Amino acid sequence: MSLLTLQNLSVKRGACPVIDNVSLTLHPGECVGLLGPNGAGKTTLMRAALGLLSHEGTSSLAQMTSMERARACAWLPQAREIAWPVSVERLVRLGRLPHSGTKAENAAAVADALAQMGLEAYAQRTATQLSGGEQARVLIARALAQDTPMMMADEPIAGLDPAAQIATMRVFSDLAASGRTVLTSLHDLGLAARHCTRVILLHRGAIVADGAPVDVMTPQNLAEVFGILAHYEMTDRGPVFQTLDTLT
Ligand SMILES: Nc1ncnc2c1ncn2[C@@H]1O[C@H](COP(=O)(O)OP(=O)(O)OP(=O)(O)O)[C@@H](O)[C@H]1O
Repeated sequence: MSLLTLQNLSVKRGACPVIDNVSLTLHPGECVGLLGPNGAGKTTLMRAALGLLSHEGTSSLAQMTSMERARACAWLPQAREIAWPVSVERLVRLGRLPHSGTKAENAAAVADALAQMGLEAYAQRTATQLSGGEQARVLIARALAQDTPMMMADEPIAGLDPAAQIATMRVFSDLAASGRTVLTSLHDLGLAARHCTRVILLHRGAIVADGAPVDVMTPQNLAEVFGILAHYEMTDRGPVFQTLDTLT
C-alpha cells in the first residue's frame, strides 16, 4: 500500500516547467529525503503533490478531500509563521483539528508530540515569544500531533541547532520505522545520508536519481547536480558525509 503516488506530475510557471513529468511512489516505512539545489523544485513538488498548486498528471493525495488529506498527511511548510500569541500547548492542539478524538485522546497526542520535540517545559509559554528554532520545533510538534500515516516537511531542520537537527531527524526516522511515511526536503546532505532510508535527487524539476543514499549521493551525481566535491564514507558509526569544495 502506498500513501503517495505521483504519475507524470508537471507544474508549469508560465510556459516553463518547474516540475517536469515526475512519477514516484512512497511506501510505509520509508523516510525519504528530497534533495536538490535551490530552485530545483522541491517545494513545488510537495505543494503540487498535496493539491495546493495546479498541476498536470495525478497525485493520490491531491485527489482526496481536504479532510481525508488532513487525516492522511501532515504538512510542515517552509515558512514558520505563528500568527497568534497562543500557548505552545494550544498551538500544538490545533494539529488535532482533523480528528474527532476524545479530550483524553487529544491531550495524550499533544503531550506525546511535545515530548517527542523536547518541549514539555514550554507547554505554557506564549508561542510567539519563543526563539526561531524553538518556534520551528513547536510547529513540528503540531504536525506530529496530527498523527497521520504520512508526514511531509519542507526543510524542517533549517535554523535548528545541531542537537535539535539530529533529534528531529531521529523523530522522522522513528516515525518511518513505526510504519509511517516521511517525505522531507533537506539541504543537509550529511543528515540525509545518516537518517533517510531513501533519497530522491531533484534537478531542474526532474528526478535524477532515487534510491538508497549511498547509491544516489555518488561523486558524479553530486558534481552534476550540486557542483560539489564531497567525501562519503561508511564507518562503524554510520555514513559520514562532508562537502569539501565547489567544482566551479
Ligand atoms: N510563483 C512563482 N512564479 C514563478 N516562478 C516560481 C514561483 N514559485 C517558484 N518558482 C520557481 O520555480 C522554481 C522551483 O522553486 P521551488 O521553490 O520549488 O524550489 P526549491 O527546490 O524548493 O528551492 P529552495 O531549496 O531554494 O527552497 C524556482 O526556479 C522558482 O524561482
